[in-house]
Amino acid sequence: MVQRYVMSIDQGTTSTRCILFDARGRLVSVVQREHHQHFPRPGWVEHDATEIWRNVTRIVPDALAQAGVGAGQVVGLGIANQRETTVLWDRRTGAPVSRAIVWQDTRTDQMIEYLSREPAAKRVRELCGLPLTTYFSAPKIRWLLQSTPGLQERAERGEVLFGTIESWLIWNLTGGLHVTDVTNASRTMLMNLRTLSWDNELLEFFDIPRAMLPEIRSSTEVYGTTTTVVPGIRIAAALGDQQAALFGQTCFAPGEAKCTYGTGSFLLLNTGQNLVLSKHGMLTTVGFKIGDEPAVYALEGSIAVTGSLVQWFRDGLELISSAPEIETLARTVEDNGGCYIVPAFSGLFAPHWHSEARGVIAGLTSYITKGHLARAVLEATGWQTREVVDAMNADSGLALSTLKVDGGMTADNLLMQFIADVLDVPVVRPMVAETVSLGAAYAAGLSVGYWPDLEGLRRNWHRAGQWLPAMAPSRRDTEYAQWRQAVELTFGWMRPSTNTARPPRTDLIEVILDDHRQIEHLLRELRNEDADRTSLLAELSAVLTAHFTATERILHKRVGIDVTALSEEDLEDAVNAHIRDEERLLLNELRRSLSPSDRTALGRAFRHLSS
Ligand SMILES: Nc1ncnc2c1ncn2[C@@H]1O[C@H](COP(=O)(O)OP(=O)(O)O)[C@@H](O)[C@H]1O
Ligand SMILES: O=P(O)(O)OC[C@H](O)CO
Repeated sequence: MVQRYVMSIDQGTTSTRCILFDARGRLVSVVQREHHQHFPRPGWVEHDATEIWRNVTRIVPDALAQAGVGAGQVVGLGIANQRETTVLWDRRTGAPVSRAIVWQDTRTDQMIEYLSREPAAKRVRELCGLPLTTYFSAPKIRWLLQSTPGLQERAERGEVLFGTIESWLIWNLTGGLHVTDVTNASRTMLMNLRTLSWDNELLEFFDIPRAMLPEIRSSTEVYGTTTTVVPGIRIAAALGDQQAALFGQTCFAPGEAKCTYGTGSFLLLNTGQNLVLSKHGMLTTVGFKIGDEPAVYALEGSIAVTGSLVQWFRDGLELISSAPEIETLARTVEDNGGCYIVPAFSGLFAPHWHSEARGVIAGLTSYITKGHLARAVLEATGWQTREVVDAMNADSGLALSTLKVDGGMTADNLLMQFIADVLDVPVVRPMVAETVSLGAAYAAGLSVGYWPDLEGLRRNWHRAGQWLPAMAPSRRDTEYAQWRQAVELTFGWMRPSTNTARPPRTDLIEVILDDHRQIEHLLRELRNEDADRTSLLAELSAVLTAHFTATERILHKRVGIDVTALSEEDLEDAVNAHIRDEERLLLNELRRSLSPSDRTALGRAFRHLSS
């Protein structure tokens, strides 16, 4: 009898894997390729979507060749992908309009700051389950539409399309099918979690044209058939990679949870058909949706930096030459020597959601060696997990009893033991560590009837490793308190008032936004009863007069606020209305109408008058 297999593509942050699985969920072949990480400015992270596609065109035939399998033996393909990462491409040529903006990228932090002051901002979380931060796709789309002249209009005409990576790959594999699955759509900030469709209020809030969005489908269904690379394979499932890991760990029932330790780490708890809105900094997201069945929701604790801290230790500090060496180095010392590393490289994600936070190394003394630093690197992953589990327990009202883990970092025994110690629960790892790929394969196999039901898949789960808690409670409590103290130190690092190192900006939009933030800062200070009001009022008056003069002379727009004639309260109202109108209407108009060189020239002139 001809053997049949399921194929999965796991398009991750650092690499893309193609794996063939047999009916018992065993790996038959694995091919992997890394792609470049682009860091063009501090806080910016980009991928070349064309390079990712090219890698897919290579690994798919290679995985078949390695196993000696023909396309006809593949019952279906499941795709799992890094989530949120935003690709915009031309509908006609299929070419990306720019590099993809990666989920870790923080360039939209200022945009988030002003959007969060909009009255409608409080609706965002209610509608899509996500906090308003740089992490998700909508601000990234907004940024691309604003920063490229003419792109907004082209998007409105449906000439430019948006997709997360699975959408981009399906488009290319099928020669033009524009779809996404609910799990990926739930990470855009544009999907209504209850209706599972694009939400008008959210589209309006982010000013994103509906015409550029893909059709939302379930996670397991046949979307289409490949027409290129290896033609004739049914694309039968797509899930965000962390949801795929939830599926691969067979967390099918409410109350089951897993944490995947890769570049970042992501703890997901299945909450069934119950959509739980977190009060403690978790996200609400779609876990999976099998065909026509109702969606299964999940609570998620996303940690931005875990494995990537090990990479930084290796590539940035060059203290080790391979990731596994971190464990050897950490074992050269007994403990962390009082040193803590809080890796807020992309701000802090769950449960804090501080976009302006930046990393710290705390507790340094001359006693500290690179061994202690290595321990602090690994412990950072443990403590971040602890914070997320505490928040998850508080939201669900239940105490997690075991943690199922997977991902590259689970090869580290010292780390796994530390996680069991700080959580005070057993940590278990399954036989198949490639849980993301397995989950995508399970979903595809289920979709085409290769596997009959979820119970059959559960039987494939076998424990390969277990770590039991062994830390004394008093030590755990003391060290956790120190960790939390170190976390506090990261907050507020990038606020405009403390960021003196940055050169003055010249882009007109940024210059105006900087002025607005300074004005708001002064208004806030005035509310402080202990402040020196006389000098603050004088400063505010000078800043406002200069800003309004620049607005009238450079933008030829009458402001009509008499700074000297209004009471303090009326002045505050009038200034807030001015800021709101300008940011909502005028700045968008300027973004559309001005060329980059005009924006720089006018920005310089504006700054000259307003400072
Ligand atoms: N033995 C180890 N100890 C600690 N971290 C490790 C170890 N091996 C790999 N890593 C980290 O795990 C990450 C790779 O895991 P993987 O699951 O492949 O990530 P992703 O899917 O996000 O690309 C890297 O960031 C690497 O630094
Ligand atoms: O590609 P990974 O494994 O780093 O996962 C990235 C997440 O999907 C980001 O939300």
